[in-house]
Amino acid sequence: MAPAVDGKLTGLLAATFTPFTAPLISIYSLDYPLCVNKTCLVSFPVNGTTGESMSLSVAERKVLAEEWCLRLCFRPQARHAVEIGADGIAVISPSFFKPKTAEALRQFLQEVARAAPSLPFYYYQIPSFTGVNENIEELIPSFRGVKFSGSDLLDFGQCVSYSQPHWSVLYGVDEQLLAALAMGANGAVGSTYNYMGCYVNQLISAFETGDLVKARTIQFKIQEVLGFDVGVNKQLMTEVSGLFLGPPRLPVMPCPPAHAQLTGLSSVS
Ligand SMILES: CC(=O)N[C@H](C=O)[C@@H](O)[C@H](O)[C@H](O)CO
Ligand SMILES: CC(=O)C(=O)O
Repeated sequence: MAPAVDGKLTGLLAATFTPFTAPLISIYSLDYPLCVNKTCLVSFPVNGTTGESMSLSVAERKVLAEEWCLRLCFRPQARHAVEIGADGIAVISPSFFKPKTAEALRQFLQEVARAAPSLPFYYYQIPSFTGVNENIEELIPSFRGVKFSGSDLLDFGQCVSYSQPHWSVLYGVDEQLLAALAMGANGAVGSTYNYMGCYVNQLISAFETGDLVKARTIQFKIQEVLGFDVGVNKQLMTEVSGLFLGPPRLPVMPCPPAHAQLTGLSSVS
């Protein structure tokens, strides 16, 4: 995948964890971007699934976004994102009051986009969490792409097929990235890229040079160690990075030191 051109998102994006000193956010642990940056990644979605944003208050989400923007020294809740100089917003469907029609979802997304019309807008489709399966939204002037975290590759293929040249179609099931690359993904957003980014970049390079045997070998090894929830993932990141990220918030359960997964992980790194 080529580097970003005209702000288009490509390559790997590591969705950030949120460090907690229960019950508070530990902003001091946010030096982790500097560490993660060594894994050659340049974009860091904040306040996503991996970051347990649904377990944070609005005030906490704002502090987190501000701190990340400050610490990463890049111009990294919509109106607030404009104020703090974020690079874009990614919006998920409401999941309690689920939109019952595509039109209801469209109107919801349009309303959020209107609060930050100058920022690139991404639709974050994650049906396993939201239960909402509607497809990408093209009736928003600031629309710039989709982060697709479903496992349905037919649906994903349709997203790629109907996307415009200036949109980024990013894939979010790390276990089957290779298949999404074959479908035409421009890049990927995932939790595991925090600690496996360099390794997954090798998968992407192998795919791009046509070495599918190597690409599959890497993907299959990754499949052996993945398939876990945010708590396990956070523990893995803690162990691999040596950073203090604290426990997750309930109802995500804390995970005891994940030595089994780490053994598997060392075989892919
Ligand atoms: C549900 C969830 O958190 N999905 C992430 C991206 O959206 C993925 O990066 C997964 O964490 C990853 O594929 C491991 O299962
Ligand atoms: C993986 C991702 O995009 C998230 O944590 O929200």
